[in-house]
This record gives sequence, structure tokens and C-alpha cells, in this order.
Amino acid sequence: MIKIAPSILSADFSKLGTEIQDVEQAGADYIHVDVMDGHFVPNITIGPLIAASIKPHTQLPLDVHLMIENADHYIPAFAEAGASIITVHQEASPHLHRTIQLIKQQGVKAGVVINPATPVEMIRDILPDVDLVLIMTVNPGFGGQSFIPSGIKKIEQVARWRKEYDLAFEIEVDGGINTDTAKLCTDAGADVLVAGSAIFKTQNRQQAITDIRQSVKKVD
Ligand SMILES: O=C(CO)[C@@H](O)[C@H](O)COP(=O)(O)O
Ligand SMILES: [Fe+2]
Repeated sequence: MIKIAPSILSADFSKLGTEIQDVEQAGADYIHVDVMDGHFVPNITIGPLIAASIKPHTQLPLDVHLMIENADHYIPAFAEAGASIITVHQEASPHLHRTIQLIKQQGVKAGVVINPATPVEMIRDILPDVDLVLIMTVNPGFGGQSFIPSGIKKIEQVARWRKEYDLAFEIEVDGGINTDTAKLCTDAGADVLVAGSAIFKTQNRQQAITDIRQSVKKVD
């Protein structure tokens, strides 16, 4: 069963609690929380305070995608805020192994993410240590961008390594996911689909999630 992780970046921030309850009732599996610092990416979003304030509004795991420099400095605060998964960018983590261990020491699942221009080989050595691998199919920073197809080959390669090394991490994909692109990712081996605008920019979130689930089942 494919998991759906609505990205609250495209939600109405003036009523985040009800937006999150809406997608939970609509059948979401994770709540994807995009954290941006205006340095690693050219946008600023939310910090641990907001993560902590949305936590009581949902039973779903908070899937925290850190797009920030100096992640080590903020990881304890996001763990304290109630994150279930914290994912850090390889490109922003000079001591990636140490950062992954720091996340795990907080009792939180640890993920690693790569940008569209980063070769998948860059995360090969960290695979035995992570619970989740996130492949970006847009340049991080904004919702509503177009899908960059080079991520498909990376999903396939990570899925091959998972099998070859007998590992159990989840493969997540993020950026431009909709009913046209979701199946390309799940056919390649993705288990978790992040979708922001395709879910939150619609009136009927249940229909949007059902449509994405149906689209990945279609036989070509
Ligand atoms: O991390 C990011 C963007 O940096 C994503 O999680 C976006 O929020 C996805 O939005 P859509 O492309 O699905 O609209
Ligand atoms: Fe994200």
C-alpha cells in the first residue's frame, strides 16, 4: 500500500489545525512539514514552534523535511516538537553520518534527501543507517513546481540497493507529484508520495488522495 504525505506548504496557514484534520480524515498517512531557512533554500517557512502547535491536531506521524543549514542545531527542537521522521539534505550536511546518528539519538526516525542535481551515489554509504530516503523531483524551496523526471532513475537505483543490501528504509518522493507523475514514481519503487498543491489546492481532499491512489494502480 502506497503512503500519501500531504505537504502543508500548500495548506492555508491561517487554519493549519483544520487543514491537517481534513487530510487526516481524507486518508493521508503522514503529515509532511517543509522547514526552510532562507539560506539553504530561497524561502522561509516554519520552525519547531509551529510543528509543536500542529502536533495535537493529528494522530499521523509528522514527517519533517529540513531544508536548512546547521540542521544539528535544530534537530533536538524538532524532536521535542513531536516529529516522527526528520529528514536532512545531503547537500547541507557536511557530517551526514553524525547528523543521522543525532536524529536517532532523539528517538526519531532518520531520513536523507537529495536534490535533483545531486548524483544518487552521494547517499550510497549512508543507506544502512537511514529509515527513509527522499528523492526530490523539484528544486526545494516552493510548492507547485513541475516534476523533474531525472528522479525516476534515482528511485530505481535506491530500490536496487535496498534489495541488494537487504535494507528496509522507505523511499519517498517529493515535488510535482500528481495523478500524471505518481505512477512513474511508484513503478520505479517509491513507497511514499509527498503531494502539496495536488491535495491542498483542491476543495475535496478526499477525492484528491483517492485520485492519486487510483492513478498508481492503473495498468499501462
Ligand atoms: O519540499 C518541498 C518543496 O521544497 C515539497 O514538499 C513541496 O511542498 C511539494 O509541493 P508540490 O510540488 O507537491 O506542490
Ligand atoms: Fe518537502
